[in-house]
Amino acid sequence: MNTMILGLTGSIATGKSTVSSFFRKMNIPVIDADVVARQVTAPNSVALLQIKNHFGDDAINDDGTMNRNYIAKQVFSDPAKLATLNKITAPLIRAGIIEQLEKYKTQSAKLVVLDMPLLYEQHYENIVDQVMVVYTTEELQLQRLMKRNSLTIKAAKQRIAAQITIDQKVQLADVVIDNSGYVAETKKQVVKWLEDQSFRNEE
Ligand SMILES: CC(C)(COP(=O)(O)OP(=O)(O)OC[C@H]1O[C@@H](n2cnc3c(N)ncnc32)[C@H](O)[C@@H]1O)[C@@H](O)C(=O)NCCC(=O)NCCS
Ligand SMILES: Nc1ncnc2c1ncn2[C@@H]1O[C@H](COP(=O)(O)OP(=O)(O)OP(=O)(O)O)[C@@H](O)[C@H]1O
Repeated sequence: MNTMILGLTGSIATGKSTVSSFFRKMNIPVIDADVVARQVTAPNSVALLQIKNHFGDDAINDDGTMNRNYIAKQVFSDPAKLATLNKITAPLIRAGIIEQLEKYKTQSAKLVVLDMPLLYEQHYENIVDQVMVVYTTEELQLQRLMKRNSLTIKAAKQRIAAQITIDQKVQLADVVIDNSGYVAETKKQVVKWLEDQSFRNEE
């Protein structure tokens, strides 16, 4: 049987992790691109060495891990620096994701979810069968991002600006999940989608 790959995206802090947790609880495998990105930039990795070469010694903490706050401040305030970081990380993230997808295909998994914030920005449309966009109003997105990451309004707006807007992603989506209300309402929409695909809720 062919494996269906569902691309799960949104813009930062619109609720991808909230939705991917529903899939996990239903025993549906989820590949988390943020986790792959962390593996790619692990201590002593080739990518982290390249990041250090471009961003300087401050890019690495004393324990050898990437200084995420430092890099975040650099790249989200300067599109040229963000492009440099993406040039280093994006091909490695892609290879890691494709490797995991192939594994699930070999196992004939019915459905695999790819939780990928940059699905449209990095052109994964052709890798997935359908794209689900998790939507909130831009106002809620800003509030939730500031609260979750303890960011100032300026820093939060900069991070949001580093991605295609949520309204544009909604236009491109195959299915839109509205996460502006209660989490339970969001879950109902995901369960409905699963039922429409004739995948069973095994919770
Ligand atoms: C910039 C970094 C150091 C910030 O680390 P931090 O711990 O503060 O954030 P975290 O990794 O948890 O990401 C939070 C969110 O930021 C957004 N984001 C991360 N990287 C990017 C990027 N290159 N472009 C646009 N948005 C991004 C995503 O929505 C992501 O879910 C880190 O995100 C990173 O190494 N990014 C490059 C790898 C990448 O592209 N990751 C995105 C998933 S493929
Ligand atoms: N329906 C909701 N009501 C209230 N808060 C919510 C709701 N959905 C998500 N949140 C909160 O909003 C924040 C962002 O949600 P989440 O982490 O799921 O977003 P994300 O799209 O995965 O973010 P990122 O792009 O950074 O990976 C979290 O703190 C989460 O707990």
